[in-house]
Amino acid sequence: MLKIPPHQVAGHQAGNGKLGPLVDESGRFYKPLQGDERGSNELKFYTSFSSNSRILEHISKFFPTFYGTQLIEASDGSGLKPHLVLEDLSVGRVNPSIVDIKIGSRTWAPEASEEYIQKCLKKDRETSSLPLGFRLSGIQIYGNRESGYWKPERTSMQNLPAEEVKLILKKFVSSNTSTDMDLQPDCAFAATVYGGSTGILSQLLEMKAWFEDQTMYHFYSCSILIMFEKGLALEGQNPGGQIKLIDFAHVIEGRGVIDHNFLGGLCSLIKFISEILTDPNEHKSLVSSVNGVN
Ligand SMILES: O=P(O)(O)O[C@@H]1[C@@H](OP(=O)(O)O)[C@H](OP(=O)(O)O)[C@H](O)[C@H](OP(=O)(O)O)[C@H]1OP(=O)(O)O
Ligand SMILES: Nc1ncnc2c1ncn2[C@@H]1O[C@H](COP(=O)(O)OP(=O)(O)O)[C@@H](O)[C@H]1O
Repeated sequence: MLKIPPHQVAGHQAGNGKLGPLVDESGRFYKPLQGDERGSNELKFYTSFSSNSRILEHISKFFPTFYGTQLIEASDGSGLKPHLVLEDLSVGRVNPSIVDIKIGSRTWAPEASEEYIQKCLKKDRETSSLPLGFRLSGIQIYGNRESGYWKPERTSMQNLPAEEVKLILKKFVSSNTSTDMDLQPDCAFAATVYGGSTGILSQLLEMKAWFEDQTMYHFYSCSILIMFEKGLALEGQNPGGQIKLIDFAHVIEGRGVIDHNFLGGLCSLIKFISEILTDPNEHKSLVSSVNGVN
């Protein structure tokens, strides 16, 4: 039985007669192949990447497992359509907090059409992509059983200045419920989610080490998904913080050149997460010192 993914935070979404991804109970995520070159390009990437003997396990773990393509009933009622069959990254998670971060100050590949480049350029300029090297594409933060999720309107997250982006990344790891998200974030879970030898920062650094070296692919318009279970963090258990790379519709061959665009955005994101870990109460201490408390 196929259904609409319960934890999708960005991208094209199924429902209301629209074409979007579906999931099944066995842990597979079916992403419709977009009819134009985006679909064929993403399929080309997954086919190349999954058979690339130079990709070792410590890197392939950052990508959804690829199970080929399959004809399934499309969510928009248009009949049987080819879909990429991928690992469902939210499988096994009960109430995941998830953020989709589109990496790179430039989201278009050089071979894109002039019209597409202009559309992306406009978005990159109007959002935090250009100044920060990434934009928050979509987010859901679990509050608790009573309040459910905080899922702000996507466009409101995309053009935030640096300080606001940091605030959202703090809220992401705070104990606030979804109804008190406008309160100062307490960063209660920053150390357990972002920190530690297996936490988000350390995973991002492992990914960065690969990007400093790999010249096989250029990942335009790709996203890093960051996920964890706040419910577990609230119970003092390991919240299972994980990063994954998704959306390869605009990946091109690297031809021996470092992917500076992705690397730059990744370094910028790493700086944000590091600063939150080093000084989670930065804002509070600033306010207290202005008020003469410190
Ligand atoms: O349709 P829109 O305006 O929401 O734009 C889509 C983007 O949404 P966002 O900028 O986050 O609002 C969307 O971004 P996300 O994947 O949601 O981050 C894609 O950039 C998508 O383009 P493509 O399918 O990758 O070529 C974009 O779709 P297309 O317009 O290129 O079909
Ligand atoms: N393999 C996956 N497993 C679970 N959720 C996924 C997976 N791939 C994507 N998603 C969810 O779907 C959203 C959109 O995915 P994406 O590949 O970017 O689609 P689009 O090409 O429509 O932008 C992501 O933000 C994420 O929430």
